[in-house]
Amino acid sequence: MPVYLHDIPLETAQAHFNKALERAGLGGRLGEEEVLMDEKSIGRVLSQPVWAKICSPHYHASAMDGFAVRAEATAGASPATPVMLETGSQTAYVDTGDPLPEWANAVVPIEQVESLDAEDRAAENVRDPLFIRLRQAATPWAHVRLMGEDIVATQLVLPEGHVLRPVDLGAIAGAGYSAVMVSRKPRVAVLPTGTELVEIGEPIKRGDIIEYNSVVIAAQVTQWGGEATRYPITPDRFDLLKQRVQEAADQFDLVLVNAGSSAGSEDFTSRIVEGLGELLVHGVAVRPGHPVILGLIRRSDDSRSVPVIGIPGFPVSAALTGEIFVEPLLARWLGRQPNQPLEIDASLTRKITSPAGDDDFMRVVVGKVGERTLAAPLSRGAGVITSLVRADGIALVPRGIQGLEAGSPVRVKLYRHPAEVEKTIFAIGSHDLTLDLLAQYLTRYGRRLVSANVGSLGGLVALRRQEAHLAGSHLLDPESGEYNISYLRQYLPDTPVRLMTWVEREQGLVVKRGNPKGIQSLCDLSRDDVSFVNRQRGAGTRVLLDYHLQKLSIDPAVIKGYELEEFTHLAVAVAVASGRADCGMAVAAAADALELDFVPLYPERYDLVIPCQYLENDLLSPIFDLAADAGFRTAVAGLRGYSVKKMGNLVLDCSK
Ligand SMILES: Nc1nc2c(c(=O)[nH]1)N[C@H]1C(S)=C(S)[C@@H](COP(=O)(O)OP(=O)(O)OC[C@H]3O[C@@H](n4cnc5c(N)ncnc54)[C@H](O)[C@@H]3O)O[C@H]1N2
Ligand code: MOO
Repeated sequence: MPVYLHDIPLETAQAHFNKALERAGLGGRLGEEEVLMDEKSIGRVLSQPVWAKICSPHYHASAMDGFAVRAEATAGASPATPVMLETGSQTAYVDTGDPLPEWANAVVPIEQVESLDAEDRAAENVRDPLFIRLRQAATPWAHVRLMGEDIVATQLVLPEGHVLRPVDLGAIAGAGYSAVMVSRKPRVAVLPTGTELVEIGEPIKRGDIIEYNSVVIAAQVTQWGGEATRYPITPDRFDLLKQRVQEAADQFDLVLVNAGSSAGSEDFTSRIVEGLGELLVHGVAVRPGHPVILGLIRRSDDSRSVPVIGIPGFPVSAALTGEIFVEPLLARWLGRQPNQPLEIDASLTRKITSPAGDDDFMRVVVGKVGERTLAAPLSRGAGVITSLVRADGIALVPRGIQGLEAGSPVRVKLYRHPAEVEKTIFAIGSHDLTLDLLAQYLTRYGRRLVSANVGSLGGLVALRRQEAHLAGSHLLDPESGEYNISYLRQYLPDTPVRLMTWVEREQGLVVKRGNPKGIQSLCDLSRDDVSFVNRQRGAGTRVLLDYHLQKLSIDPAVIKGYELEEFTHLAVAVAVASGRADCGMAVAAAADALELDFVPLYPERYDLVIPCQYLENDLLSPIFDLAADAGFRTAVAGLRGYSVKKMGNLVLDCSK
């Protein structure tokens, strides 16, 4: 019984699919082929065990340049009682790797040999004196690589199902093979569909979508050991898509149809699968990726069935569907174990909600702050492919859980090596564009900067909760006109910190191109015809705005849009660009990013706050190096509205 967009649990869907594959005779390896033992066989999966045909070495071999001897003949040799051996009858010169003469059972390295007549025979072959003198006895089989030292004929070199790595190729060749049997690569067709799609590199207009899912999916298939073929974009035409799906099924082992999986008017995939064969599943209780389609269709010649997977359109959904359904299927067909990412326990940095009915695949960045491993949730949007690019791993929030509190334990399947997690610097607080530049420069030091924007106050709170190594902050104290210090006393009274000036930057009003409303100062915000977009409470920019409004005696209540809050400089600029507001306060670079105009108003200081406990190791030291680095400073100073004159000044250093 097919199930129509009625989400069933993941395990049920997988079991249903696997059973159908077994029934169709597609539950195991698809076939095998012979590959030569060269570098092109890397990553292939052995379809048969490799038993050694020969020993390696296949003869007793000298492990040193020197003289082959019989150990017995050297007995008693000492500095005071040297032993003399005659070349030819009692000793023979050998190079490393040479076979040992039949009669020999040890090698004396050349360094330990005195050649008696070397001087006389200097013009001839010095390596081959008539006599040698030894002042040390040789032990039997010293400096000899015995036959079979590495591999003994008949031993198991590698088991079936093993994925070939560079060193394996050497061992297999050494065991006497010039070719081995490996699983045939599953042939996978990837069909991108959608009238709105345009090929990569084509010009785009509003409504067009750059078609890149097929590239991601084909690359996944390649990485997992399959052979991918990308079809051209199929527009939303039922008959054409149906014809192509059938055509693909006739030639390939697996057909992946991307998008058209949900319930929209042009979402044909499930009907096509139903028409050409058997629709097994439509809808799995996972987020993102729930409208997955699993089916089996017949080849035109009725020779066999071919699985079809309808992969949801949103890029994150598409990539995760690949990991959840395509990777294990390819593993089965290749006869290897499915990928088993390393898992670690971490503590969630903030509260999240989760759809109770679904297994929720939450993308997280992972870092170690102090003794704790933290997982910070990234964007949940199924269209945000950069969330997967930035993700260090996936924390699964299982069905039945509606949310998790900050501090909850989560288990993270890692995309990265744990050593990289140790080199991750967590920055939480006010965002500044130079943090991206810093992240770029820090890669040279083997560090990774992960930053989250929660505003200056939010950053101080995160430091208090020991959830970040540093926070960017630009909180102006209206009373003293000083930055950050009074806030540190209030929010981190017991934490010694280093307060280092990072940049000075210009804050001002982002306005539309050409400044059509002639906005010049904060006074214009009280105009009837001017609308504003604000920053959230706790943001340094908000504090700065309120400070100056008060100085100018402007009542926030008269500002249209004062209550409209955004969380970043760029979000403010987006609001202006999209016409939701005429202006908003931000840094100049945010205006530049969206080709808007900028009215500079106030310079301000932006500092980094670093609790001193994180200065105990060298994780953060590259930041201080960069603050003094001419190249980095020039790059920052090149951004509009930025000054590095005070960069690196220590306002506070580990005093309360
Ligand atoms: N009424 C309902 N609407 C939607 C549902 C639902 O259950 N009921 N599910 C939503 C979810 S969740 C997903 S996921 C999407 C899946 O829809 P489709 O598989 O039909 O995909 P499209 O609508 O064609 O595309 C969605 C979106 O994905 C991007 N996209 C698509 N193809 C590509 C490509 N080849 N390369 C890059 N990006 C692609 C694009 O942004 C599309 O707008 O349905 C929801 N709606
Ligand atoms: O299933 Mo959709 O993929 O949640 O975004």
